[in-house]
Amino acid sequence: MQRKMPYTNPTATILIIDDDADIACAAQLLLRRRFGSIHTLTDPTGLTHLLKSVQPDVVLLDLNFTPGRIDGSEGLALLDMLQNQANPPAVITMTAYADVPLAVAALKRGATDFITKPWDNEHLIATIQAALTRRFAHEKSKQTTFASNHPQVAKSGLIGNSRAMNDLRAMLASVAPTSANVMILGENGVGKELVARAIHDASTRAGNTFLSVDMGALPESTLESELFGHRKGSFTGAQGERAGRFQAARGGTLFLDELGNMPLGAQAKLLTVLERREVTPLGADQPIAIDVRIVSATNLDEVSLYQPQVFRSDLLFRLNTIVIRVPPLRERNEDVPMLLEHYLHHYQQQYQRAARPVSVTTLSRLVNYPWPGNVRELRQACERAIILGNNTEYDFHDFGLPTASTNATTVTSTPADTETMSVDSVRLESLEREAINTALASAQGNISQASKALGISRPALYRKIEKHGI
Ligand SMILES: Nc1ncnc2c1ncn2[C@@H]1O[C@H](COP(=O)(O)OP(=O)(O)OP(=O)(O)O)[C@@H](O)[C@H]1O
Repeated sequence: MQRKMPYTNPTATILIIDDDADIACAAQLLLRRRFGSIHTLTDPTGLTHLLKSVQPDVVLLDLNFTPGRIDGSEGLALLDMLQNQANPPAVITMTAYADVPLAVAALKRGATDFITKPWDNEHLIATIQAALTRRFAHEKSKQTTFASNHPQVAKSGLIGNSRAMNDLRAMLASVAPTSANVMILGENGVGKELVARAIHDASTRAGNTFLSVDMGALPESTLESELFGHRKGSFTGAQGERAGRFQAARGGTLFLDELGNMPLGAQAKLLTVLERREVTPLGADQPIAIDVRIVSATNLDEVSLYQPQVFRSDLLFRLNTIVIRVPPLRERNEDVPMLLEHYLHHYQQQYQRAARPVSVTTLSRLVNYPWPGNVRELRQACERAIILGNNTEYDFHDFGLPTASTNATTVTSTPADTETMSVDSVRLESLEREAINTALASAQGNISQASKALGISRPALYRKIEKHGI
């Protein structure tokens, strides 16, 4: 049975840019009853002219136009042009399944999301809606505070006030109340499980169970019994009847963690369950209907995830109705002071230690440290600093972090560095500004070189330049 399409947005303007008129027309027909106005463009040279009269909220962008060109350079140039607009639209790139690396390159360059052709209608609409939510959240956040609008998500325990974290919260607030399956992507320790719990807590299922399953840790031989349950005597050792995780999470949320480690055979079984929305416990004659929302997570990068030998595309499309990407901490390092403050306070309480200040030099080194283990690494470093540090202020070495990789940024030392302070965002802002100016000056304005020297991504550097008005 076809599921009901949950989203509509009568005020949104969507632009579809694809040289294949059939594809542009198919997308237009699908979207016109759900979004305000839909425009198509089959010749990208007409974009500049079109943008004089049309202000799209979302652009669906093909990446190759000239026959024979497959490097995506034409689409990426259009992406740059769209981003240079005064009020840039969210851009969702459209690629063939085999071109996922290209789509990932576009994400790094500022695209909001991507879809593969041929698309799944429900997925396309949900992707556009998610992009709209994020875009409108930016405008709204200028007028009102987030917490007063979304108390459940504000309570999620997700610390950080960077643009990335605010976007994430806005997306959670809009996605959580729906029943859409969500896939969370991000490196180890970025907070994927925290995000999954926040989705559950802000959903209509919050009163029921949130059950987490580590898919990588379940051996294939016991996976069916663990997930779907078994009847007594259905295999050697099945001494009693056992409900599987799908049944245990009834009415609630099942969090499938480490999805990328799931063996292909197990993926086929999971697909059948999701398609039929029922499980048959081992040894049972009758299937049991299931009512769970699936939230999944993986630390695999998207290029690997889209490899058919790693993950079945049919299962992927069942799970990724909404994709949430949690950026690594090094790309939102303005969150570091707030996280430090939170976890230092947490462990001071736990170990009953007195509060101590963090020196400016230490703080700037911590902010510029690349945090390969993300927030989990920061949390553990805070615990070490509480246990090991015994000076009047926290010193960088107290955090037990490797020193060789901490010098991604050279922050100009000033006499003020010898002062101490509690974690003070105003001072931090000026240190950050100074570091960016220094990096830009030595890279002679070359953004790529400057971002490399600072150890952050190009989009992160652009955001910071915008923030500081540099
Ligand atoms: N934004 C955040 N604010 C506060 N704490 C956070 C945040 N993100 C992560 N953490 C903390 O960092 C630790 C790791 O988070 P979590 O387990 O959710 O990460 P993960 O991405 O699921 O990791 P993995 O991929 O290794 O399973 C947890 O202790 C969590 O509470």
